Amino acid sequence: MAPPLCSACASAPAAALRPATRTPVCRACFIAQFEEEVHATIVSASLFAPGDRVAIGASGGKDSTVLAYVLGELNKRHNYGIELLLLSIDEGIAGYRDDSLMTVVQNETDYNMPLSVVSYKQLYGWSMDEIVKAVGLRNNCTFCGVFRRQALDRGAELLGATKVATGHNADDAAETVLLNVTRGDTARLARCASASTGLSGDRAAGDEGEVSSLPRVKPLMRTYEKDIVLYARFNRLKYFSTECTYAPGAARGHVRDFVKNIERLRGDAVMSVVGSAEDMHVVAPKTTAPKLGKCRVCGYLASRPVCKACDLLRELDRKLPGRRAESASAPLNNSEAAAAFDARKLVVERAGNASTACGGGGVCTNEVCNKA
Ligand SMILES: Nc1ncnc2c1ncn2[C@@H]1O[C@H](COP(=O)(O)OP(=O)(O)OP(=O)(O)O)[C@@H](O)[C@H]1O
Repeated sequence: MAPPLCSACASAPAAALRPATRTPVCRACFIAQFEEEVHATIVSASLFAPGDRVAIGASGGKDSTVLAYVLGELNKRHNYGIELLLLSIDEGIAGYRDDSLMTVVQNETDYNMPLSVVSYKQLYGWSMDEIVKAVGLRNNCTFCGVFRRQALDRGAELLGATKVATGHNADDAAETVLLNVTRGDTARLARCASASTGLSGDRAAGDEGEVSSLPRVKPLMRTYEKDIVLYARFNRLKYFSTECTYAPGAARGHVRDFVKNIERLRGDAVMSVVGSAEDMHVVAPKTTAPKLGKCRVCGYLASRPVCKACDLLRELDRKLPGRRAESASAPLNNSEAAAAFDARKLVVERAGNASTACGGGGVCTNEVCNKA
């Protein structure tokens, strides 16, 4: 049977169904719709201003890869007048982050955006592999979330960025909303689905940290994950599609399964959860922005006498006391970090032959990827 015609142009055969509405669309119309939807989010939430220097948090995964690509396209088309940079955090997870960073190195060339990499090891003296050895798998995601948030900030500051953009999407937001419900954290409900968060400790989808020194923007916050996968596939974008080695067992994984199951019954479930969180503005308790100062251990921005990252580092020190002598026990200050910031070279050397997770050539066993 011939495929149905595209519901937008009514001339080309449909290449896919829009996941939320099940309307058939051809490749060209899907790409055009997707890009205009992201543009609409950017405009309606005033995410960028001319002259912004935007550090894109680039993990090599599908969301941040699509984010970098689509921002490059929209910046040209709509004259945003912004400068786009790729910033990757190497958490030090062998066989996962080192592989995904190779994809980012490839993106640097493909999208013509300069890449910088900063690692947990440089900033904190610990890689995630070492942290997991010390604390086990139970709450390692807390360490990773707190360190990543601060590392993105510090990396972006060193680059002279005015904003940090991340690839959080609507599915991520729905998961975070539900996670906050399970924690009884009503105060965060209203703002965890927001496309931009300020400096004051707003915790956005996926972030476990406390304060940011730069505004965070999330241009894909109104975009379904399935659309992102489709967009990547139609544009043949290279990305890395393997779950973090240490993610299985994390609470987010259970919530993700729940959201996926509900979505099968109700195509609009994700956006309904996100919309409900936005409506919480009315009932959520009003919180005042925390007073920002300097952490008395590392000197970096903090809303408490000791920042969350240093708190966690102390916990690590307690578990492995002898290690304090061998490694930095507190985050480097920013000038030390700047000196260590040239880690990019290391990654580039490792990336001799950039590849994606599945290697292509067959049927990818991961979620739909560009090599399938
Ligand atoms: N190691 C990292 N370096 C830079 N940015 C990161 C990193 N990990 C996550 N981010 C940013 O945070 C966003 C959400 O994080 P999440 O853990 O969902 O990423 P991911 O699943 O590894 O990859 P992606 O979201 O790009 O598909 C990413 O889209 C990216 O912008």
